[in-house]
Amino acid sequence: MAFDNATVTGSIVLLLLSTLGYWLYRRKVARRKLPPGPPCLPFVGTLLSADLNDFVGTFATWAKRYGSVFTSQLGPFTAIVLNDPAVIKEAFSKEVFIPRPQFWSIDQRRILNNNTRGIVFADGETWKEHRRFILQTFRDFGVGKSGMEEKIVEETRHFIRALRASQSRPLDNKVPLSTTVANVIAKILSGARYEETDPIFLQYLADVSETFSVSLDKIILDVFPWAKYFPTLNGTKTKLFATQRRLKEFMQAICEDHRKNWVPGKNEDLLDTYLTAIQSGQYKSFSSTFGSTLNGVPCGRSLDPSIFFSFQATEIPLILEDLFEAGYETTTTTLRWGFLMMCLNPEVQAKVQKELDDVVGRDVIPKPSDKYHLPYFEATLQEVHRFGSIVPLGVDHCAAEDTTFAGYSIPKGAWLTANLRFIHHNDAWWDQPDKFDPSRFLGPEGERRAAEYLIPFSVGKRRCVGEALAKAELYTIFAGVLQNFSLQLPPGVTASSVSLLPTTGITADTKPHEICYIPRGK
Ligand code: HEM
Repeated sequence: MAFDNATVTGSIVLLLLSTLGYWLYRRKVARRKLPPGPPCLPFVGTLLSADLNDFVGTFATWAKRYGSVFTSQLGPFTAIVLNDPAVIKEAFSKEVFIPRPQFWSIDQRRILNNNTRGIVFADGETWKEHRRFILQTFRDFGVGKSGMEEKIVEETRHFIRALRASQSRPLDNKVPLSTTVANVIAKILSGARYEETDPIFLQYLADVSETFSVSLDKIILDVFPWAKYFPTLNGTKTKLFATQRRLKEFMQAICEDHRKNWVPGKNEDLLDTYLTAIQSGQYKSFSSTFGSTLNGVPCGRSLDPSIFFSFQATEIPLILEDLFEAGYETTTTTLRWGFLMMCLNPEVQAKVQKELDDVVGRDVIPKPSDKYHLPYFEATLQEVHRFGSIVPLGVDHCAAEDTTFAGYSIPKGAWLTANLRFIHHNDAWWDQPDKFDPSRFLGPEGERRAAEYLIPFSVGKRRCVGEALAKAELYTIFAGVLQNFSLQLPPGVTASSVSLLPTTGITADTKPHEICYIPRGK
């Protein structure tokens, strides 16, 4: 039987149309059960209605329109955005929402790093065991206790010296503050300390900042990975790979150096504790990576390999990289907001300084474990967290399987985004949210009040691993600077000319600015 061309073409068109119709119908039925959201177009989803340079602003607008949970379709990815602290607490306490989404740039990083995923983007047993190990090690080291705090005081003194050297002239604190915070985390992770002028260290810090930045090209590559074949994206890809490679080399060099020079029994930093765990022989997979001896000491292979199987030495460099990145950029950015807000709110600055003077004096830099009674100072730090909201959309989680939540169907693989900045700046939970006012965290007698809706470190099973360390750093560095200096905008710069719009990225920094650090008289 012969068919003419018109019949064949007509049949193909009909087949394609009915397939498309069926796909659209299935999609509509599926979307009916999803949380509401802006109109969703085939292929691009809701991307065309979003400001791709400002997802934080777009998600805030949509949260106002669609309520506590909405859906945003980012090309093939379904993002469920959570806009209420109670909803986030409920979602992030669920086992089914523990995993992280995997997308193109994260995949490239995994491939570059011997198929490992670090800690921030790890899942399953690997994530659980490393997270437990890191938290335990931080606790053993006394993070948030006095031993660790001494290291922070030492770095704060370096920072104060750098500020004094500016001789009250306008200074952008980005580099000296970054090196201060990075040196605290470096000490804890590997015992190292870097000079503020070390070019390799400065390049490393610049690379970390680069990984936290978001650009249209990066969004396109993550949402439509096939776009990597577009020559126009070659520049972005090359830069991304070069940055990732330098970060890897930096961490691998530290790990290798540590391994070579490690002496059994030394447990002074996180790498030491990992090496001790490997050398103990409890973990078969450790010894297979390092060979049967580690620095001349035989590694046992006798114990059950199914226990802690994921502690492969090859995981460690990327875990270090994650801790370094998550730990340094966030804390630096929070402090930058804090110092800028002191310039813009001199009455708050004066009150903090008076409290510090009255309770601590100026000769000792306070540490959290000193347990001074500093309610206004502590409320100011909380207000800095709220105002800065420096991880504006948290770190995405994703659904391990099809499930239901808040009365909606959530498909396997859907991302869950915590709209933290929206919550911290919403009048449903805060009186005059755009005003910087530490007293909102104080009761009528000036006593500290529970901050139920303040969740800068997120909540639940993946809550920030470095919260105790970050809080200790913020406390000591902020106090040390305000004890020693009055912070002012440079001459000629008015408060009204300072932009309070955050930068766009995974972390939300202040716009570039300078501050005069004027030594306080005795
Ligand atoms: C002011 C400082 C900081 C802020 C605001 C902050 C905030 C956050 C947030 C919002 C998350 C996402 C939690 C989630 O997935 O629900 C997170 C995760 C994480 N943070 Fe922090 N962080 C800070 C400092 C630190 C420090 C100092 C470290 C390292 C020592 C650190 C290490 C991590 C790690 C490893 C994760 C991933 C945890 C996991 O996936 O299980 N952070 N942080």
